[in-house]
Amino acid sequence: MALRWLLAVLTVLTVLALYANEQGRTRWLPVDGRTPGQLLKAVDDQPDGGASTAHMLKLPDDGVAIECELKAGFQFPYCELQIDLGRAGIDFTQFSHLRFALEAEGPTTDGQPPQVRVFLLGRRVGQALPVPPGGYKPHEVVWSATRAASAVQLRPDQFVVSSWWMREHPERIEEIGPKLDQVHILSIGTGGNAAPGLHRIRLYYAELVGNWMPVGTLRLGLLLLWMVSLLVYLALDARAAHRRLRRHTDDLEQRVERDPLTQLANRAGVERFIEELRRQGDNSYPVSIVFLDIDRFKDINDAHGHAVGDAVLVQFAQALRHHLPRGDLVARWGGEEFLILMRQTTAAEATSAAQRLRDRLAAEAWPEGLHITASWGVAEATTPAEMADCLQAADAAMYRAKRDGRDRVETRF
Ligand SMILES: Nc1nc2c(ncn2[C@@H]2O[C@H](COP(=O)(O)OP(=O)(O)OP(=O)(O)O)[C@@H](O)[C@H]2O)c(=O)[nH]1
Repeated sequence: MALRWLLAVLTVLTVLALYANEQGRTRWLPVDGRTPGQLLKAVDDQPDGGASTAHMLKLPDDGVAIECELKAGFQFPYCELQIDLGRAGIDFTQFSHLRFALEAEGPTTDGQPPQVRVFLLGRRVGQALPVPPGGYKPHEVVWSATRAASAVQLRPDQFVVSSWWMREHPERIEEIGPKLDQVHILSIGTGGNAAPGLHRIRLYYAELVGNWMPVGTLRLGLLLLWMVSLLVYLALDARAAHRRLRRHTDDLEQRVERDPLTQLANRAGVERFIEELRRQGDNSYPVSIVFLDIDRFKDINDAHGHAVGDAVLVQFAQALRHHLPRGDLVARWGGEEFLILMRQTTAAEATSAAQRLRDRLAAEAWPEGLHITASWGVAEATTPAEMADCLQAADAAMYRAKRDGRDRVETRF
């Protein structure tokens, strides 16, 4: 039952978490160069040997722009708006999209709308910091700017490693393919069909957006939640089963050691008690044993029936238990025979206790107005080794009491 509840709760939690992460709050990070730690600059092709010039403008509505005079003479003239994302770089794989709005205009070689090229420059595998200029691994997306007049969304997996860079860098096997977990520079610039002349690129905003929690992290968290919950459940369940078993065993042990009619200990209970005394050592000694046997019990059965006999046995047992301290063991030895084990009690003390009990039993109101008496035998053991002998001596003393007229206490001193 508890397992069903746990599975139901975990399932609901999992579905809610996945749904909330997909549909609920999003995480976003501006990458427009105006956030502290980021830097904006206009870059042209002069360091590569070109002659183009680019400079940056602030737009009245908070955006930025570059104005660029592309000059022929260099094989691939270009200019771009470069955003330095800071020394630590940004893990683009933790976001679902790079979102921005821009406009591009300028002459083209093919008469088509101008292309825009977005670069993500990332750190290579094992590359030391700081990365020298030109040492980054470039990833790019190129598209026609007509589609860029409004907001554009690019997924990290849409970026490919620039083919010219691949040619220049025969890759180690682990470097093949995109690596966007530490991007240091985002740049937006002219594309392949740019013709010499004046080009403008306006950037209104740029930001990274993602789920509130990266999907991989969320899945790992949920997996851990399931595993930990099930392990805790299994541990608790095993402990509960162990406790049930122990209770059951205790219960069985008690039944085995108890007389069903009087609920007193039986012989097995006496043996266990003696064993415990032995374990406790000398502290319990001297121990006295009192053996007692109800007088002429057969006559009660014969005269009043077995049920009355049983009622007498039960009342007799209760009276013994009631009048003796809890630390003493009161047991039914068999039939109408009873036994009392008294710790730290001498034979003299046990004899006095037996006499007091005898008086109290005589004063009891018995079924059918019966007058119940018993014969008592007392003996003392001073060490655990004497217990067996003590038991026999108490039994013998009880028989002496029978023989000498019943309703009396005999002691072996
Ligand atoms: N009602 C009832 N009788 C029992 C039970 N166990 C033993 N008895 C009876 O107890 C009687 C014991 O009788 P005896 O051993 O002859 O001893 P007694 O009649 O008590 O005579 P003395 O011991 O010599 O005084 C027998 O009749 C048994 O049947 C029991 O659980 N219930």
